[in-house]
Amino acid sequence: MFERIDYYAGDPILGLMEKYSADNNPNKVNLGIGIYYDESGVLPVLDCVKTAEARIADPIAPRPYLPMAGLPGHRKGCQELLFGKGAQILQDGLVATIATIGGSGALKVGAEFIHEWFPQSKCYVSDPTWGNHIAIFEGSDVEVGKYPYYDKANSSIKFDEMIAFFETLNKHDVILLHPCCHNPTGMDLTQAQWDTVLNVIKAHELIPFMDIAYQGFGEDMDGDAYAIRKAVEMGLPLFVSNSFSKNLSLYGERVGGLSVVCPTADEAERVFGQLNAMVRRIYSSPPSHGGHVVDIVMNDDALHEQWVGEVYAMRDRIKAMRLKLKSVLEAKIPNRNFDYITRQNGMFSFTGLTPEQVERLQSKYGIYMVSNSRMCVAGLNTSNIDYVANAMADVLKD
Ligand SMILES: Cc1[nH+]cc(COP(=O)(O)O)c(/C=N/[C@@H](CC(=O)O)C(=O)O)c1O
Repeated sequence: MFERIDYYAGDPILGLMEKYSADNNPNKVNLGIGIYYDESGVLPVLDCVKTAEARIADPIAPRPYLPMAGLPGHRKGCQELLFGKGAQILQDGLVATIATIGGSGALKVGAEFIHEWFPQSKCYVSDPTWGNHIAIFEGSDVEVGKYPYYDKANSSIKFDEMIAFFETLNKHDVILLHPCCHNPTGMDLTQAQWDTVLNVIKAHELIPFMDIAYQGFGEDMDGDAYAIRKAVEMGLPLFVSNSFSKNLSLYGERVGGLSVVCPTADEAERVFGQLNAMVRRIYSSPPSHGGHVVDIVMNDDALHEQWVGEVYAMRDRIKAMRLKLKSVLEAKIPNRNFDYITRQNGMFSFTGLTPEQVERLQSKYGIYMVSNSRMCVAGLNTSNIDYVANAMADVLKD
């Protein structure tokens, strides 16, 4: 009966985790999945989360279903993080926000919404992008195309080509954008470039869908939301999916949000209702535990301030690793330019290694990067960075 079902080839990112775990190499280094590891190579529990967990645990309360849209405090936390505390659009009730099962859940509900209410719209993703962007939208029967983004030869952004491409799109076509910390390239637009992109989106009545999964890891909480807030300032309709997996280090708790900025409060009410209906028919309601942690951390001023400091400490450690890796590689291969490593933002660096070189890093050194040459810089620390740099220098000589 199920013999015609295709075998699953596995996920290029999550599948690496399994291979890494099974590798007995004592020197193995995980630079694959986008997870922040601290200087000791450990996935941290943030102090602000420990405090929030203590409040939840004492006393342990019953665990009823959450509302389909999640806890109001979780939703409020998403809105204030993305749009700024006291933002006029929040006071005017123009934003429909639901808590979701991570950023992935936000993208899924958003894709379903586009499929149902904008059936003619295609979704365009950057070339390259996070692979699951394509899978999620295609899985919701939204046709996906790619827009020019990364120039591998020059480790730069194909900005003019990207703009020219946007100008060929149809009204209400969706453009999936990374407001900061582009995955997998780490190459971000400048504020002036964002202004140009948003003006083209406005002129052609396109729908911007901004997926922000690393807020705080680029510049800072507000700077990383520049594109989001500029779109709001320009009066654009806007979808925003956000994830707390990385900046709250709550990967397995599956906490995120989907926000839709609407022209009127009535439209926001309509959208909010349909998002609820969509949640009900996909997964009914979001996770309780993570939702309570988000609610507490985002709405307690002292904890929120502590959280921001903890995120910036993670950000700064990653930046330090970028500087160190660049200097070590420059010393080993003086005739090669490694400026890209410190020009890139957030967790990832697109190293430009060939698939064969990536494979040799893995087989010979037990160093795991995604096959497209993406390196999660957060997997580096002072104990393994020389080993990684030596190994990269070795395979780059091939
Ligand atoms: C851009 C982006 N958006 C959404 C997500 C999903 O986040 P979540 O809240 O966990 O559902 C991830 C996860 N990226 C890392 C992990 C993964 O592939 O699932 C990664 O790129 O390694 C992203 O990199």
